[in-house]
Amino acid sequence: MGWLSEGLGLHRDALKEGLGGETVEYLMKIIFYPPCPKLELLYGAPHHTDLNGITFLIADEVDGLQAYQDNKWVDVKYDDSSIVVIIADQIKRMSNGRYKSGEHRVTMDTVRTRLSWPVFAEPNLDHVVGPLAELVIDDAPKFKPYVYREYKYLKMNKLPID
Ligand SMILES: O=C(O)CCC(=O)C(=O)O
Ligand SMILES: [Fe+2]
Repeated sequence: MGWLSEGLGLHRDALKEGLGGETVEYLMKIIFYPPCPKLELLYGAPHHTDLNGITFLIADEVDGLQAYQDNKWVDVKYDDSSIVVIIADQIKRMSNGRYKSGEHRVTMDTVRTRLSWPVFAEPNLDHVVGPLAELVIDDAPKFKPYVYREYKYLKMNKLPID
């Protein structure tokens, strides 16, 4: 997040502070995708952006994660020395849209089980996240600030956000 903050011309801690500093919570999920013989029937995870701040993901060697890039879905290839980093909604909002949140989905495998271990860095539920003050001096804010609890509720229930 330090590099991402510097990429916005801000000090290294700007995005972490915007996300709530030491109150940021790290939620690890362990996701089990059983084999699916009929791939056309379902996705392991339909296309989405993550609602938190930033996601760090480790998965096993069964591919499945795809990122939407240049108007097409691209496989995120397994690499045993890499962690996948996904910019999520709250970084998009804090950056006033200068960073996008990465659209992704998960396809199933017809014969193999897949496991993944994403860690979601997310604001505390009572923390308010919105465009960082330094980024809306010259530019109009593109997003309204939300208490994270409310943002999460709206997104999880597919209700209008902006
Ligand atoms: O299992 C994966 O590779 C990604 C899971 C995911 O996108 C999510 O839980 O938000
Ligand atoms: Fe995701």
